[in-house]
Amino acid sequence: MASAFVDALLAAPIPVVAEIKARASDGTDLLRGRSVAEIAAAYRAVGAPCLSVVTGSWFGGSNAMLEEAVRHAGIPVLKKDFITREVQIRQAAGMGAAAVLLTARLLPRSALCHLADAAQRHGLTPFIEASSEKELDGLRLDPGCVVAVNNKDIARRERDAGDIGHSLSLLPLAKRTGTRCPVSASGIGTTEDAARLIGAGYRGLLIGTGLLLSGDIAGWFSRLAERTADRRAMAGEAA
Ligand SMILES: O=P(O)(O)OC[C@@H](O)[C@@H](O)c1c[nH]c2ccccc12
Repeated sequence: MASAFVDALLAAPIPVVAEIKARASDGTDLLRGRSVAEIAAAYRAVGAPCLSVVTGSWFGGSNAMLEEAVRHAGIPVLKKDFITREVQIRQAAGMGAAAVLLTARLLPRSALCHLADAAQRHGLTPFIEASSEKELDGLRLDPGCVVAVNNKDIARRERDAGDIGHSLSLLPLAKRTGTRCPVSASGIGTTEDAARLIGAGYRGLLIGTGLLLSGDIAGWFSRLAERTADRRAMAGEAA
């Protein structure tokens, strides 16, 4: 099924879903006096193809933050919350979201597939987040679904540092779901890690804390652009 969210990521030179989140899991303030509109505009200006807004209250989020981002972004926005019922999908569509988070850890397989179908019926891209082999094994999805491998442990409320090795080892299983767009999410701080994940075959990276605390979003994006161009050049030479 068609997905503007997936198409935007696949077409982007720097395929980052840039996240707006009020607080880190340890309570650290991530907005630092900036408005959602300001951050959305900064992300868009550096070429982020899509945004994510954490609306869940664990991270100090709200639906008002999503609506503010949608008004100012002009690019597809993912609503990050713990969705368990179809009515929440309908509400997300009403708020102008382009994609919704579905967390494999929290949903029985049948409910996960049912909610993914429901999202697509409402014109939204299912952004299915998984964190283990068990959650991915045997999962078959429409190619228009995003499959995100979480580098942090959601059961620990994302309090661990995150390990990109997790994404690297689960990529083959993520691809086997049939998605056109495997994404690595959480705990990506350095442009070196980001370039490594893209080089390994990830078509998108979801990054919140690393960007929000970087102090220089434009610098971060241009360093990643340089690193991925170097990798492409090296791959070209090797071919
Ligand atoms: O800030 P980070 O480490 O870059 O992570 C972003 C995102 O993956 C994280 O916010 C997240 C992953 N799963 C979630 C579920 C709900 C809310 C938030 C999340």
